Amino acid sequence: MTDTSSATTSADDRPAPGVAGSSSTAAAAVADAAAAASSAARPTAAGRDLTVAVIGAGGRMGAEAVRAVEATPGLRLVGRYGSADELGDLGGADVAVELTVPAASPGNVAHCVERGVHVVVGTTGWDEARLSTLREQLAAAPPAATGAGVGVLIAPNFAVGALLMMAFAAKAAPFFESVEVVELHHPAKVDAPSGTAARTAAMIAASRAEAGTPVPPDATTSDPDGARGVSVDGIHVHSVRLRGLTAHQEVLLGNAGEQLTLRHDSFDRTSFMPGVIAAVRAVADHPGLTVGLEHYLGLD
Ligand SMILES: NC(=O)c1ccc[n+]([C@@H]2O[C@H](COP(=O)([O-])OP(=O)(O)OC[C@H]3O[C@@H](n4cnc5c(N)ncnc54)[C@H](O)[C@@H]3O)[C@@H](O)[C@H]2O)c1
Ligand SMILES: O=C(O)C1=N[C@H](C(=O)O)CCC1
Repeated sequence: MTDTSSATTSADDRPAPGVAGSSSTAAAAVADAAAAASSAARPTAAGRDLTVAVIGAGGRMGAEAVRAVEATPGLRLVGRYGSADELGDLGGADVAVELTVPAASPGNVAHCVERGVHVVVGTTGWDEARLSTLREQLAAAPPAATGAGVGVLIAPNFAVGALLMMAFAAKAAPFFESVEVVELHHPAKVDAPSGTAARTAAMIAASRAEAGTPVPPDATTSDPDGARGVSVDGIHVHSVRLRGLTAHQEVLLGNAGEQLTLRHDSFDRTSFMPGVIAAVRAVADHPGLTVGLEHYLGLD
């Protein structure tokens, strides 16, 4: 199966040639964390390879995920699907990796869940209404081939540094009067704000609410064109689209006389692959819906 769609590529946006190898430090650390949190860091209970399908295989992330799965011992790629392809039985996959567009993702995930296929979702756009529908679909789903419930992971960001940056931001947020999020991405990105920024803002807002921290000070009374960005749960998020960038985020935290800046940079899509592989290995051990890879890695 091939992806016949026209994913925009440029020198900046094209997936890098490298493959996420299990030999890199990040890959090893994420794999170790996943192994500690999961009994599925081996192929399958039956001892055979875990079979994987990639949906959105012709896209920037999908192509990188195909390379990573093919390079990983214990995983076997059994299907690659693009926008023109019928998903069918997903080639008999145990796990599907879904990396498409926000408009297509819920339908693809529902298709997998209805067939008892576990899903690792990197696509953005999963707001509360979509998550709620997915929970209902999971409750009505048949068991997976292993007999346990189907697992779905919605992962706004697979990069271990991004997960840590988000956790640090949530931890720091109640200690500062002001906090704003700036996300910066390649210009071919179709959605704004980024899924990572939306989740970071939600985590920050939840952490401040729990601590009873007041809303950040802001004297703005006139902003007809949205210069202050969008408010996600009361936290301002600003989106930059710039040729040359991949995926970057800053969380700015301010008090009188001091500032803490937390910044994460994904310079290359290989940064996401250790997380994708860890998620593929662990998803069957986490029936139901999980939002955030940090819950598989013991970072929560
Ligand atoms: N979670 C993460 O760490 C992470 C990292 C990078 C990107 N993303 C997200 O992943 C998604 C994909 O990003 P990208 O840069 O690869 O985009 P892209 O545009 O390069 O690729 C998307 C691919 O999906 C295909 N597609 C569209 N509709 C489809 C359908 N119905 N069925 C199958 N395939 C379909 C397109 O043809 C395209 O090839 C975006 O939502 C992006 O924000 C997440
Ligand atoms: O390149 C993208 O598109 C990315 N999407 C995710 C998001 O929206 O947060 C993760 C970072 C890269």
